[in-house]
Amino acid sequence: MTTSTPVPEQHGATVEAGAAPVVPVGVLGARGRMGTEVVKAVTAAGDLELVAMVDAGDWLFDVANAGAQVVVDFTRPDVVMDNIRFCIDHDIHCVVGTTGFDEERLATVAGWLRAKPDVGVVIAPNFGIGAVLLMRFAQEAARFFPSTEIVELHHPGKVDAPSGTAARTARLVAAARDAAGLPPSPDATTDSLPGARGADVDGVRVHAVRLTGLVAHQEVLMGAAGETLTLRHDSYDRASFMPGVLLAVREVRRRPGLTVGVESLLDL
Ligand SMILES: NC(=O)c1ccc[n+]([C@@H]2O[C@H](COP(=O)([O-])OP(=O)(O)OC[C@H]3O[C@@H](n4cnc5c(N)ncnc54)[C@H](O)[C@@H]3O)[C@@H](O)[C@H]2O)c1
Ligand SMILES: O=C(O)C1=N[C@H](C(=O)O)CCC1
Repeated sequence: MTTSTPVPEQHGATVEAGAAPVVPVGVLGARGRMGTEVVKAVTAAGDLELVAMVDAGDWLFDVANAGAQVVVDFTRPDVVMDNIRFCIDHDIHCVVGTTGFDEERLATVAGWLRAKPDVGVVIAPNFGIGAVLLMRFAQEAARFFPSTEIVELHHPGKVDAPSGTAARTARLVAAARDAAGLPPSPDATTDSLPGARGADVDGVRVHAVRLTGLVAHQEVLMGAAGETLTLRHDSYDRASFMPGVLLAVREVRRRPGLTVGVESLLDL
């Protein structure tokens, strides 16, 4: 274990005869809200071994020196690109939950990976299975409704708005609306305070709420004449993201190149 913070010793993990070797895993952002949960989940998984915990001010080389084969990144949008670059350069697979990825950033990561054809990177704005299903349901339903707006609601410690999940949901909905030939959602607003109508993500309005007591929540509201459809997902606990994170950690070595979202890992 290479870390600045003591954690339960993992090197003693034993492998039964014939069992697959344990996968050495490093966690970036290890002292954060998500990183703490990932450290717990990796530590509890018999087929994974936590070998490095790195947070702000620690030495990134620790993950390479510790022999991590897979790194999980839950840091910040302003540092995540440097972390991914480092991992790819050192032939370490990455599972990235940090948000802030637009098409340009994704293309940059895909470009780095072309030089390392054996390395896999999974980037997902949301590892919650319910949140991923909500995105899919919204995509399916979008073409039937003239109007769609999104409300995302999060804890007040969140630094980015709108959430990565809401931005991706909006882009998926917008693509589905375009494919169906729908015009823009009707909206007569000509007079408003700045921000009152939310952010415009590919023509879909996204409203961000920050409220003490919340964790991560999203509503997609769709309207047609005389009816509305509301899709809502709630993460009440960060444990909700762990099955998706562990699935990605186990799968990423078998999926070279860039995978965006966990949909394909879930056969969706
Ligand atoms: N994909 C998902 O399912 C999912 C779920 C929850 C949160 N998130 C995203 O994960 C990110 C982290 O969220 P959080 O709530 O854990 O934030 P947080 O602020 O609690 O944790 C971030 C941690 O990263 C550390 N950090 C900063 N710079 C670093 C660096 N250069 N190297 C290593 N560590 C560094 C910080 O010190 C902090 O401990 C955000 O972008 C958030 O939106 C994604
Ligand atoms: O707590 C956060 O921060 C979250 N970030 C992701 C996002 O921006 O979509 C996922 C949900 C929680």
